[in-house]
Parts: sequence; structure tokens; C-alpha cells
Amino acid sequence: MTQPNQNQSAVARIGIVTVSDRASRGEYEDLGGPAIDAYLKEILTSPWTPITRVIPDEREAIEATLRQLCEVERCCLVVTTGGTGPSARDVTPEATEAVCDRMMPGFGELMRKVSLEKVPTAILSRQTAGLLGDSLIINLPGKPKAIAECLDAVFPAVPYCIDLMHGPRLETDPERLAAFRPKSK
Ligand SMILES: Nc1ncnc2c1ncn2[C@@H]1O[C@H](COP(=O)(O)OP(=O)(O)OP(=O)(O)O)[C@@H](O)[C@H]1O
Ligand SMILES: Nc1nc2c(c(=O)[nH]1)N[C@H]1C(S)=C(S)[C@@H](COP(=O)(O)O)O[C@H]1N2
Repeated sequence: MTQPNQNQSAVARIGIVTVSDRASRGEYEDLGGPAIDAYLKEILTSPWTPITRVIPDEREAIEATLRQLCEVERCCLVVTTGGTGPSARDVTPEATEAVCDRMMPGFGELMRKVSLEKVPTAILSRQTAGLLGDSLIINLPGKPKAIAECLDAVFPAVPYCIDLMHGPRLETDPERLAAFRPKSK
């Protein structure tokens, strides 16, 4: 049994993982990880710190990175970008499912739904989400422009999900993206 990843007043630790053969080899500049970082900086008003990784499309490396960020680095949230498509080397969803205790299928369903309003090939993403211990892992497609499109749809529910796992309290700028917390009785 692992310890809770952080208490509610702790500074949130958030993992940002770019899964890309070419970005990891330095063949192109990674724009995905920085786009996730910029997105979170824009919407989060509570303190948080990013822990970033850029890795190739290798299932073992993805699984090891996700485990390390959740179990060792104690991230309450890990966001990945890339490797969700149908190409043979796209294995981020398989790696995510392999490490997670329970899946959160609504995240992938909603992200595909909103993405389909932007691009017909959104259906090609097998992006998913799940829980590893008390950490939430969310997959995003590799295209940097997909990052805000997908996170705008699902992020309103993320702070409450982290609350339910006794993680740090995430606050957002309501002008940019209002977190939804159901009222208690
Ligand atoms: N981290 C990234 N930074 C910048 N652009 C990216 C990144 N990841 C993907 N892209 C862009 O989106 C396209 C589709 O992404 P995809 O994840 O399918 O890459 P890929 O063709 O499998 O190659 P690779 O794994 O080497 O990034 C890429 O060809 C690239 O133009
Ligand atoms: N919002 C959004 N979702 C998107 C896209 C996009 O441009 N915007 N690209 C799609 C395409 S073209 C592919 S192939 C799949 C998988 O991308 P990945 O392998 O880079 O993760 O994501 C899809 N989802």
C-alpha cells in the first residue's frame, strides 16, 4: 500500500511526459511538453511544480516513467502527449492501461468528442486516462494544438478528482477555466 501522494495543502507536483521518437532524439524541438506547461500555468492559481520528461515511443520506457512520476515523484496528476494513434509504435494507451489500477474511460470519450468538432481524424486517437494509486494519468494526442482543445474539455473535473484521492487542492482561474466541485450536502 503506497502512501497518499500529497496532503491537501501541499504544492501540487504535476508530471508532463512527451512521448515522441523524434523529439526524444532531438530531431525536432518538443513543443508538446512546453504547451502543457504553459496551459497549466495559465489556468492554475494554486502552487504547483512541473516534473517533465521527454521519452521515445517505447512501452517499457513509458511504463517506467509513469510509475516513477506517480510512485517516486509523488505527482498527483501526470499528463502525457503523443503516441495515442494507430501507428505500430503508438503505445501510450497500452502503457497507461498496464500501469493503472483503474481506468477513467470518460476522459478519452469526452476528448475525442470535442476534438471531432475540430478535426475528423480525432477518431484515430486512442487516448485514455486512469488511476495509478492516488495519481491521475491523462493521455493527450501528439499535435501540440490538441493540448488546449482536450484539456479545456476535461480539466473542469480534474481538481475534484484529485480531491477525491486526497491530493493537493487545485484552484483554477475562473475567468479562464472554472473547476467544478459538486456542493456537499
Ligand atoms: N512533442 C512534439 N513537439 C512538436 N511537434 C510534435 C510533437 N509530437 C508530435 N508533433 C507533431 O505532430 C505530428 C503527429 O504526432 P505523432 O505523435 O503522430 O508523431 P509521430 O509521427 O508518431 O512521430 P514522433 O513519435 O517521432 O513524434 C508529428 O509529425 C509532429 O509534426
Ligand atoms: N484535438 C485534436 N485531437 C486530435 C488531433 C488534433 O489535431 N487535435 N489529431 C488527431 C490525429 S491526426 C491522430 S493520428 C491522433 C493520434 O495522435 P498521436 O499519435 O500524436 O497521439 O490524434 C488525433 N486527435
